[in-house]
Amino acid sequence: MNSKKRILILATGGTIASAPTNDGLAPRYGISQILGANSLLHNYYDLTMRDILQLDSSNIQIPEWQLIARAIYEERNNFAGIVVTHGTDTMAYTSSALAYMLRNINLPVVLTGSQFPVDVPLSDAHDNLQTALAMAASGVPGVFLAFNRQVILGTRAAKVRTLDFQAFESINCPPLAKINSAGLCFNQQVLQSVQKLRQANEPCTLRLELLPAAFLLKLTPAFNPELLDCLPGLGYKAVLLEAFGIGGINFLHANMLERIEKLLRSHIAVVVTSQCLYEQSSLKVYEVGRKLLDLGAIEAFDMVTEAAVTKLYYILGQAAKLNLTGSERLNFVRSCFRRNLAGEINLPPI
Ligand SMILES: NC(=O)C[C@H](N)C(=O)O
Repeated sequence: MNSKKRILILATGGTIASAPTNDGLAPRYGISQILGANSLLHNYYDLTMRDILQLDSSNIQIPEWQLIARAIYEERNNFAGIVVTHGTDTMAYTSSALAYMLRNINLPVVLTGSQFPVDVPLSDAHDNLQTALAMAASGVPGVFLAFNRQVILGTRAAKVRTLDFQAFESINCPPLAKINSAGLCFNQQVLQSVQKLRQANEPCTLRLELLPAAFLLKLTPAFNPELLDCLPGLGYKAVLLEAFGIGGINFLHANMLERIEKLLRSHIAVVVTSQCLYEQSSLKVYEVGRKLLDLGAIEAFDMVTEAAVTKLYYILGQAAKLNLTGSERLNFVRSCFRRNLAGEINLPPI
């Protein structure tokens, strides 16, 4: 009997698959060439490999998320786990989007890639593939990102370094697992939170509808708030505002609050997060934040920006599917955004 776990690897490109070209590094290798350099892995896992895209991840957007999500959904009952190789630059957006699109997924889905192409002697590709495969064989369902011997929840990852092999960090949540000489070691608290989110008796649902109608604005001193007036005309239905510190926004000089009030009157959702990578926003603390809360802004608390933007795309997609418009859509965004869908948010007690 074959005791090796059946794992599917879906390749999408990225540096891990890249080779030098006259125009710079570009994805050229398929998964068999990537893994060829690391064929010992076949001794431990029963691997099925498939090339579904060959893109630098800067070119990965909603149609590609939908293609990856569908491929995972269709194979979810045929394998013990699925690894997706992907470029690092937008991997945290993809891992968050997949976590929302594949709610209640019944197997581990693990994204990985590398900072250095696979055929370079010092590449981190082999190491990352090993971690991803170990997680894919772990039996823990969910969407994860494996990098530099760590496994991070898909909705907690951010790319924080351009060159270092520690390219990703788990933001406001410890990594789910780390590799050491005892093997894949889970953080029990994070593991329990992942298990609690999953409704074991509910089937996995594939939700492909995403609407990229959320605008991300990083506030700077002396920002001209007139720009906000253009957003409804351009089709935006939500603004994610990266405010100062714990959640401050200026009401002196050019008054941001007036413009935000106007947006809310047009039923554009305004979600406020912090420009700081670590710890949570709390609009209640300062006068410059509380005014926003009074207007009806939604707080993102400890969410990482990648997970917040994709959550808005996801919620707006579901609202469009339900034909919600105006205040109904705004109320829908408000109530969905406050829910912890895939480990992305830690809500403070009310
Ligand atoms: N390290 C990488 O994979 C970067 C590459 N530009 C990508 O995201 O596809």
